[in-house]
Amino acid sequence: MLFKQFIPSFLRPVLLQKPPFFASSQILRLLNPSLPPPCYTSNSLTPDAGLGVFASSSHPPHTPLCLYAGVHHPAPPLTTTPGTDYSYPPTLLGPLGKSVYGINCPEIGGVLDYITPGQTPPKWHSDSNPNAIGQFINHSPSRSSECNVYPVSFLWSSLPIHNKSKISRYTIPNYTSQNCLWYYDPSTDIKVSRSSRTIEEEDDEGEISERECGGIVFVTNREIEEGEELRFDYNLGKREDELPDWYER
Ligand SMILES: C[S@@+](CC[C@H](N)C(=O)[O-])C[C@H]1O[C@@H](n2cnc3c(N)ncnc32)[C@H](O)[C@@H]1O
Repeated sequence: MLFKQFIPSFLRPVLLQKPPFFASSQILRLLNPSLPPPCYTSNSLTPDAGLGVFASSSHPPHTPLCLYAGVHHPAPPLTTTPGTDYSYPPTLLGPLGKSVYGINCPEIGGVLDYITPGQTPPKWHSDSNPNAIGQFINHSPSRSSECNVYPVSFLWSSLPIHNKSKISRYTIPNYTSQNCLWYYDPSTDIKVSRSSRTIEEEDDEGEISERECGGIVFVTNREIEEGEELRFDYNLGKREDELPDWYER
């Protein structure tokens, strides 16, 4: 059995990776407006937790249920000083401090952030795709029976989306960061920006030529019932005194 705390941090993304038990076509279903959304947002059952996400019907284990809307900040190059905290680059700091809507992408590197100052592409808002509501799922520790989904990150370019015009689909709810600070290396005081756009540049035939952009899908870890609130383990890698009051390890 693997115990997270005994695994060096650089090996954790590899050793703790969840096997993808689902087919990529199941992610594409979440782009299809003719299929009923598997979940919806409503007030959380946890008092004062704000919104939560609920299952519209029962679902078997290993079912992708919803996407996480937001901007993908790819991992910085390996030449960056080891230990650079790119999980929370200054781009992710909102006016009230660190964003609570950032999520790590261990399988592909980088982070996905729903609220990034200076980035307001209208298409990644969940109004465009009712299945892009994963950013509203609340926390539960993984040992709890309430923890019923887990996030899996992937590159949109790895999915078989070859001809946009052939797919009647909702909007893909993710972009890569562009024209903004990408990461900050505190040891050298170097700030690096991402300036070029690398995704969803359509050619004349409507093909999506490039989508080196990350996405996250939430997958059931067991059978869940209709109306159950979805929860996953935020697994916040912070010191005890930095954790919010509501957070339970
Ligand atoms: C990613 S957001 C989740 C969506 C959020 N409930 C909303 O309405 O926007 C994370 C925030 O939700 C709240 N939250 C998440 N899990 C919680 C829990 N188990 N208990 C209380 N609040 C929680 C906290 O305010 C946290 O900062």
